Amino acid sequence: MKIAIVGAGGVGGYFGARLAVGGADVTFIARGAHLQAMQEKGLRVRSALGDLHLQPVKAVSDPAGVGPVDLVIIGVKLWSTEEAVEAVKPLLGPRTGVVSFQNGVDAIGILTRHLERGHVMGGVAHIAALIEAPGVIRHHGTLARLTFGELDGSASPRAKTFLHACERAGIEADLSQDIQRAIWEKFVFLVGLSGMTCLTRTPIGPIREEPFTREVLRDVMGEAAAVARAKGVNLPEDTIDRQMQFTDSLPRDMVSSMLGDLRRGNRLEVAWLAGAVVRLGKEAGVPTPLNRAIYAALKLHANGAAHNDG
Ligand SMILES: NC(=O)C1=CN([C@@H]2O[C@H](COP(=O)(O)OP(=O)(O)OC[C@H]3O[C@@H](n4cnc5c(N)ncnc54)[C@H](OP(=O)(O)O)[C@@H]3O)[C@@H](O)[C@H]2O)C=CC1
Ligand SMILES: CC(C)(CO)C(=O)C(=O)O
Repeated sequence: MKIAIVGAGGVGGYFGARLAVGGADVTFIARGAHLQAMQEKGLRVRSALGDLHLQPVKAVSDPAGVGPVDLVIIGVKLWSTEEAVEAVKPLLGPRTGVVSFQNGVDAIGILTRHLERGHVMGGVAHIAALIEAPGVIRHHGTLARLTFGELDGSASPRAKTFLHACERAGIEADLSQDIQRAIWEKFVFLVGLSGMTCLTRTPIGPIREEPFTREVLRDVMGEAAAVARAKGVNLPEDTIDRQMQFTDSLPRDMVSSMLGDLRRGNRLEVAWLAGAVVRLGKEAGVPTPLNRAIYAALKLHANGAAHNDG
């Protein structure tokens, strides 16, 4: 399977490297020092699931020379999505799938505004990974799962081919018949995890153990679920219980990637997490006071340490 990955960071770099080792023909569309390091020294993944060193790597800045592929994976941060879509266009053939594994619930809307709907698929990544140094991806913990699917729920040939590519690469993967629901379920969970870990600057352990912060965590997730239902997403009744159970299964010292970004003074995706709950809640007439407060507390840091006065 011919796969192009736009954005070779934590998500794109980790899963792309595994897919390439598993036999897929993977090209990374990357830039800057990370691209240069991949071209010169290959791509390294450091992971409890097995280190790997992909050398040589197909990595380019300009997608024009790559030609049509079977699948494009979008692995950029959400503020780069529109720019990434431009990089996708030269990679499209008539049946190419384009799947975003970004967080939040906005990616499919952005992709369908810029590309023909038939190209667009949906995806969710469960992993904690980042670029540790140019050319090096660090995977924290052992969670590394992809869920993806067609917007109409069909088991299309391209979706099945990607599932097989994941299986050959040893990647835990699910082909979902209701990818919107899977995207919103992760959103509900992550709005809670990212909001509460960033607000308290604390890993999940103490937040879930202290009854008061646990209750607030649950309510933060509850606002996101209420917005989902108001928008017609078919979330099961027990969504919050299941997301709390999942939260209880995480390592005690687990933080959200957004807290990692906050600590490092990086830009934050908060506009697409708590901010999206507020924005979509307003549209649907659902009150979201907790996410409003979280968004207010983090918005001043959203452009990174270099851009705030604090
Ligand atoms: N990291 C994780 O563990 C998880 C992340 N996610 C989601 O996945 C998405 C990606 O996150 P993550 O992997 O952490 O991001 P990273 O910042 O690690 O990687 C993104 C990479 O894409 C590059 N990039 C941005 N725009 C372009 C472009 N137009 N062309 C080529 N390269 C580009 C960036 O370069 P530059 O630095 O120069 O901008 C960077 O190297 C986010 O939405 C995130 O929420 C989901 C689950 C887990
Ligand atoms: C919680 C986690 C690590 C799960 O994939 C995540 O997506 C994030 O923190 O951004």
